[in-house]
Amino acid sequence: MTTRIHHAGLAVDPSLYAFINHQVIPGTGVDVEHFWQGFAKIVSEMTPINRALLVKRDDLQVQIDQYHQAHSNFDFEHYKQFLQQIGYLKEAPNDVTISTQKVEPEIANMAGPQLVVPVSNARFALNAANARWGSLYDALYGTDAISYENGREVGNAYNPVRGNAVIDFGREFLDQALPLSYGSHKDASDYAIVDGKLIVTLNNVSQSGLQSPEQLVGYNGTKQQPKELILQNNGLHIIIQFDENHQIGKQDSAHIKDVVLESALTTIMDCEDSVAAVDAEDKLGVYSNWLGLNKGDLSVEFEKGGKVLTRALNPDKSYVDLSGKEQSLKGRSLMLVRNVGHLMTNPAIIDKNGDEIFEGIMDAVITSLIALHDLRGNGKAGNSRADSINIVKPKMHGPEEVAYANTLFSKVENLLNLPENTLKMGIMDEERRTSVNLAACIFEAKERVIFINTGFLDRTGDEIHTSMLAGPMLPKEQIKAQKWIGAYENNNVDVGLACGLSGKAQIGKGMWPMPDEMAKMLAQKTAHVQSGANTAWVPSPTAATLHALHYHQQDVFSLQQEIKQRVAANVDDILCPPLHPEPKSMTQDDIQNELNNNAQGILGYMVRWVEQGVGCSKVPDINNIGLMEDRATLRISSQHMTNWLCHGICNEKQIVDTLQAMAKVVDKQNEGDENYRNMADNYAQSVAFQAALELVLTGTKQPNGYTEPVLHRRRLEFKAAH
Ligand SMILES: CC(=O)SCCNC(=O)CCNC(=O)[C@H](O)C(C)(C)COP(=O)(O)OP(=O)(O)OC[C@H]1O[C@@H](n2cnc3c(N)ncnc32)[C@H](O)[C@@H]1OP(=O)(O)O
Ligand SMILES: O=CC(=O)O
Ligand SMILES: [Mg+2]
Repeated sequence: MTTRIHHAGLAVDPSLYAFINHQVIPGTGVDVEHFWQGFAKIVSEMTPINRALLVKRDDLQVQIDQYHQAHSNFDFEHYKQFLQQIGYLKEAPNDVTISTQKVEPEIANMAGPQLVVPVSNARFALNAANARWGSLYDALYGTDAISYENGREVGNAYNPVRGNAVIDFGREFLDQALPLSYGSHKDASDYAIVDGKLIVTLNNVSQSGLQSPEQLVGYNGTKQQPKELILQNNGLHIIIQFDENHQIGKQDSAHIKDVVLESALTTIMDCEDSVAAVDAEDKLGVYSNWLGLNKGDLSVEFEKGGKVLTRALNPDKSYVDLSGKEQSLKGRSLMLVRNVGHLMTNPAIIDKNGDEIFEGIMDAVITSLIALHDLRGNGKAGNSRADSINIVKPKMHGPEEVAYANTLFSKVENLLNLPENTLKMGIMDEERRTSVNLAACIFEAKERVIFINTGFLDRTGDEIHTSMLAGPMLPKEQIKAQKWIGAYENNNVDVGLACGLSGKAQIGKGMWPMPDEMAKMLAQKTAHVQSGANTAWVPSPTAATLHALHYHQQDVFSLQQEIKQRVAANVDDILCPPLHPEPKSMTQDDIQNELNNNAQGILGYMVRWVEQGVGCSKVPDINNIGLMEDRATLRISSQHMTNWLCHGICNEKQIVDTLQAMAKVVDKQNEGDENYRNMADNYAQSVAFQAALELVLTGTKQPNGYTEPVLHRRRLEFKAAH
C-alpha cells in the first residue's frame, strides 16, 4: 500500500495527487493550496447530503417492496396514491422554462448524432473526438448497410460491384439532401461553381443547379474544378470530394471520390458505465485522457493492418466561401464529459473521517478542473465555443438529486472561480423517479440544463428493480414493447418541449446497442429523429455517419413545433410495470432460452470487466448478434434473472446450472484471447463467475439493481490477487 498524501484533511493517492498538482493545475490559474482546501470543504459539505439521498432511495424501495408484498392484486389508482403519499411521485410544477445561457451551437441549434466513448480508451476517445466528420463511402462499404448479396461481398481486394452499390447509395442521398432543380445527381458528369452558384452538368450535356442554391457554402480547389464542395442541409454539412486519379473517383462519372458527412456533432467522453475505474490507478487513466483531450496533446500509437499509426486530434477544416474568404469548420466533435452518478465511492481519496469520498464529487471537481485548460485557451484544439463545461449527470433519482448535483456544480464553480452556470448539466432521464417527475427535475437545474436524454437501458433496469416484488416480468424483448416505455419516451420529448428546450438544449434518445447491425440501424433509428429528438446515441463513429443520414431526412426543429401541439404522454402509463400477464403460459424452453440469453450476456461482459478492466464490450447474444454491453445492460440482464428467481419462474439451481453452461460458451467465445482465464475450469475460483452469481442471487438487495457495487468489489479482489 503506497503512502497517501495528506492535504486539507484529505488522504490522497500519491499518483493522483502528483498528477493534479503537476499536470493538471499548472496553467489553470488555480492555486494548489486553495484547490485542496476548497475540494476538502466541498467533500465535507456534500457528503452527508449525498448519503442522505442514498438512504432515501433505499427507504423508498423498501416501502415499494412492502406495498407489493401486501397488495398482490394490483390496483393502479391505489398504487398511484401510495406513490404520492411516500413522496415518490410529486406534483408537477407549472410552467418550467429553462434559461440556460452560453449553450454550444451543436447543442442548441443543431440536430445530429451523439457518440459515446469510454474515455479510458485513448485510441477510441481520439477517434470519437475526430468523428465530427465521417466518410459515407467507408461507412457503407465496410458495414452491412449495403447488403453482401448479389456479388457485393467484402473481400481482401476492392470489390467494384460493392463499390458501385455504395456510389448509387451516395447519389440517392445527394438527391434527397441536395435536390437538383432538374435531373439527378446520378447523371452528374461535372460539378463547378459559376457566379456563386453550383452548376451540375448532367450526362455531359445539360446543366442543372440546386433547388435551394443557398445549400452551397463554399469549396476547396478552384471554382471550375473543385477538390471539395461544402454544402449543407438541415444545418449539417456535406462535403463532396473529387479526385480523378483516385481508385473510386477514377470510375465515377463526375470523379467523386467520397461524400464526407458531418457526423458526431457531440461526443460524450464517458467516465461512467462504459468504463471500469475502481481505484486511483484507474481514475488516473480516465482523468489523464480527459486532460489530453482538453489540452489537445493526447496522442496514441498503435498497430493496425501491419502498420504503426499515430492518432491525435484533427485540426479544423478550412474552405473558401462564396465571397472568396477563408473559413473554417470545427474539425472535432463537441466533447461533453459524463461524470459518474451519486452512488459509488472510490478509494483514490479518503476523507477526514476515514471514508472513501463519493466518486461523483471527485468527478465533478477533477473533470471541471481539467476542462479549465479548454476554457483558458490552453488547448491546441479548442472544444467549447460558449465558455462552458458540459457535464452529463447520470442515474439521478428525482428532483432532490438534481438539486444536489446543481449545488455541487455551483460549489465547483466557486472553487475554480468560474462564472455561475459555467458547468452545464445533461440530465439522463434513466431512473423511474426522474421520468415521472421530469419537469420538477428540470426545474432544479433550469439554468444549467443542456440536455435531457432517455437512457432506456438503465431505465429498463430500474423498471425491473422498482417493481421487483410486483410479479414476474415479461421476457426482455417484450418489455420493450409495453406501454410504460412508449409513454416514457414520449413524455421525455413532451416535457422537454414544454420546458422550452427546443433551440436551447438537446432532447436526446438512447443508444443503438447493436454495433454491427447497421442496416437495421438505418431502417430503425430514423424513429428517434421522427420522435422529435435532436440527438440520439450511437456506439461508434461509423454508426454516427450512418445515423447522420436520418437528420438530413427531417428538419427536427420544425417537427418539434408540431409535436408541441399533441396531447402529452400520460405519466400513469409510465407507472404501469411490464409484468407478465400469464407467466404460466411460458414453456420450460421459453424460460431456459431467456435465462441462457441473460446469463451469456452477463458472463460475457463481466469476465472482461472484472478480470481485464474493460468497461464496454461487444458480446454475442444467443442468436450470435454482437451486443454492446455496459453496466446498464448488465443491470437489465441480472435484474431480470433475479426477478424470475424471486417469483419462482426458475429456481436457484437452474440459475447456477445456466450460468455454468453459459460460462462454457463464453470461454469458447474468448478462446483466441491470451489474457483470458476460463471460468468453466474452476467455477469456485473464477472471480468473474462468482461475481455474476452474486449479482443475480443478491439482485433484490443491490441498490436500485445497480451492478457497480459488485463489479467494483470483485475487480478490486481480482486486482489484489493478480
Ligand atoms: C447505456 C449506456 O450508457 S450506452 C453508453 C456506453 N456505451 C458506449 O460508450 C459504447 C462505446 N462503444 C464501444 O466501446 C465499442 O464500439 C464496442 C465495444 C461496443 C464495440 O466495439 P468493436 O466493434 O469490437 O470495436 P473494435 O474494437 O472492433 O473497434 C473498431 C473501430 O471502431 C472504433 N470505435 C468503436 N467504438 C468507438 C467509439 N465509441 N468511439 C470511437 N471509436 C470507436 C475503434 O477506434 C476502432 O477503430 P480503430 O481501429 O481505427 O481505432
Ligand atoms: O446511459 C444510457 C442508458 O441507456 O442507460
Ligand atoms: Mg445509463
